[in-house]
Amino acid sequence: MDQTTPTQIEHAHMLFPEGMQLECGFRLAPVRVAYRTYGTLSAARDNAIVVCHALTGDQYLAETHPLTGKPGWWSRMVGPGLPIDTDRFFVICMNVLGGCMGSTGPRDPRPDVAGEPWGTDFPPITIRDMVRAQKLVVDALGIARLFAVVGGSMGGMQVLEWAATFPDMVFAAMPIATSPFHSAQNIAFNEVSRQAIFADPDWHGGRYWEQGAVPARGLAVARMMAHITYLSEEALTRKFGRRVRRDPYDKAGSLSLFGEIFEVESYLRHQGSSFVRRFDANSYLTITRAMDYFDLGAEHDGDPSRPFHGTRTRFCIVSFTSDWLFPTSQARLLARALNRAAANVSFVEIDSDKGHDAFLLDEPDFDRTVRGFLSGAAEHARIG
Ligand SMILES: CC(=O)SCCNC(=O)CCNC(=O)[C@H](O)C(C)(C)COP(=O)(O)OP(=O)(O)OC[C@H]1O[C@@H](n2cnc3c(N)ncnc32)[C@H](O)[C@@H]1OP(=O)(O)O
Ligand SMILES: N[C@@H](CCO)C(=O)O
Repeated sequence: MDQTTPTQIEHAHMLFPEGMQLECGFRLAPVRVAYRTYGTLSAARDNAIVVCHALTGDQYLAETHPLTGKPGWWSRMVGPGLPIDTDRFFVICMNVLGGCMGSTGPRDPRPDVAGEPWGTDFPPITIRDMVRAQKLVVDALGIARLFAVVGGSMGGMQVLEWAATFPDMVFAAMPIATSPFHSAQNIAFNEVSRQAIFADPDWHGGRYWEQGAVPARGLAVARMMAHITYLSEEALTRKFGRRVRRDPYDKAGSLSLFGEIFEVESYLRHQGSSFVRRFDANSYLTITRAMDYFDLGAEHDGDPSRPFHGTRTRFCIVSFTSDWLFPTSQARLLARALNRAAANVSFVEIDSDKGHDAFLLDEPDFDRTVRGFLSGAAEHARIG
């Protein structure tokens, strides 16, 4: 594991000194958005795709990650000749507002108190705020209309918010493994994660920098619990079954209570500890809250179709059969809402036993769906 710490990295970014008005009413200034691009912007500036990352992703989409040294989270999807073909499209990926990989977030110095980070005083962020911050970058790049916006999970929420808030800017939209609102079950999972962080003695009311420690134990437990929801029973069984790591009987012949007995325990601990090395607890709180607040119908008497009335964006909704976090039933609600809005919408349910994270893994049917939808839309948009 690379020993680089998140704060040691200089991320490519744009700085907007005027900042932006947040949905909560707070004016956040300055605003910094860290981003990466792949491919070449066409002379007509008509081939741009914004890819939106999920809860713990970041802008390092299709290159070696500077912290982990691993390939970017969608390296198998984005690149020359790949389903999101950078020989053809110009891909932009931005770290979300509130994140911890270079965009303005709780770890940044607050402008009003010298030498202090925002911590838990960082203003609440919504998915729309994230998208409006991304639009600052898209505008600055001189792109008047995006060919497409694509993303999974919380990235899918941003896709929907892009299409709802800036309908004339989005030609094609691909919301993957997502929902028109964050469900009660998902808010509940997020709350368990947050409580795990709060229960850590190193949490210190969110001012953990004062102690020179981070709430590593709580953040790791939060990730361990959340990671189970990203998989499926079949995926966990296939990976580990009931395999044991060590003999559960100690030298005295008693069954052990403690330690990593089963492989799956060891795996989850590994997921938890590696997460702590790349993520900030206050960002985790900010971003999980943004997901919880997401509800396309909230300002429309609960009707998620209303933001899309009159839309000309063409949509392709994707869900996975074994995703129990954002199940197909929620994707269907989205499809029905878009149908009621008379949108141009297709809906693909991919047969997969890999759970919610299937969108990050090798699923040939999914790859074909992404490639097919973008190629078809590009023909209609008359791109290259
Ligand atoms: C979507 C976005 O916007 S970006 C966010 C996506 N990235 C993440 O979520 C990062 C963490 N998540 C993961 O790694 C996810 O499981 C995935 C979906 C990205 C990858 O899935 P898979 O390829 O199936 O990997 P898997 O879940 O098996 O994890 C492999 C890791 O577990 C470790 N592991 C496997 N078995 C064990 C075990 N018995 N004990 C301990 N560690 C184990 C491997 O060594 C490997 O570690 P490494 O990642 O440090 O190299
Ligand atoms: N595992 C991914 C997807 C979660 O929705 C992440 O951590 O961002």
